[in-house]
Amino acid sequence: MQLKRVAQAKLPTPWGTFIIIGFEELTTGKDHVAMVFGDINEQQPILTRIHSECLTGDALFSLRCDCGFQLEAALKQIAKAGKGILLYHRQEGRNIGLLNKIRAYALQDQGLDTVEANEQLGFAADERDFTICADMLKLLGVNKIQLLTNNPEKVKVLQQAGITITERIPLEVGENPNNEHYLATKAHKMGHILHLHHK
Ligand SMILES: Nc1nc2c(ncn2[C@@H]2O[C@H](COP(=O)(O)OP(=O)(O)OP(=O)(O)O)[C@@H](O)[C@H]2O)c(=O)[nH]1
Ligand SMILES: [Zn+2]
Repeated sequence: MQLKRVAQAKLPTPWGTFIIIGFEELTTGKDHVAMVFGDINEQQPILTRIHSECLTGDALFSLRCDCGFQLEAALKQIAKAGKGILLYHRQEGRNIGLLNKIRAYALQDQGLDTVEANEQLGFAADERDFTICADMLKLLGVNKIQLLTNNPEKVKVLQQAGITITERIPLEVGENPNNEHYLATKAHKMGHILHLHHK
């Protein structure tokens, strides 16, 4: 176990009142949160979204990616289902950090794709560690989920970490002319399952 559970409180949103639960990584002190809706301690699989931190998309309205749209759609879908979990996984920029993501964006402005930009900066295409997400689920007492994602890697790593995934549910929202190349690269180079309209 890489985390401890630290604090929780009510968190009203436009779509209903969630409970926000804060976790801390034992070795680094890095914090993560879960947004929990309804009764998750039932036997049925729980609708779950793993959302990777994206300051630009989540808070600053960036159209370079689909993150802000996915965040809102996932919270709405969970509230509508009456129960579910959104894990806000604080590994910004596929875990290269905000400043390196801005460096990667600058390289993409010069013509590199999102994978090539990471590599040029000395990183793997995706540096995230989803075992932290499995640990959050375990601390919430949840081991059977339906996962909202287009990324088969998330399904694989969570299953390896002991979480049962009964279903992968696509979350395809926010495609626009600014992110069409980014989404196409995710589909072609990173194995994401996407049905793109622009290309
Ligand atoms: N390094 C880097 N990170 C990016 C870039 N664009 C978005 N991100 C980060 O990518 C993460 C989101 O990952 P995505 O690949 O969009 O989606 P995913 O989480 O793997 O898959 P889904 O579950 O289908 O959304 C967030 O942490 C973003 O900050 C980029 O060009 N470079
Ligand atoms: Zn983003």
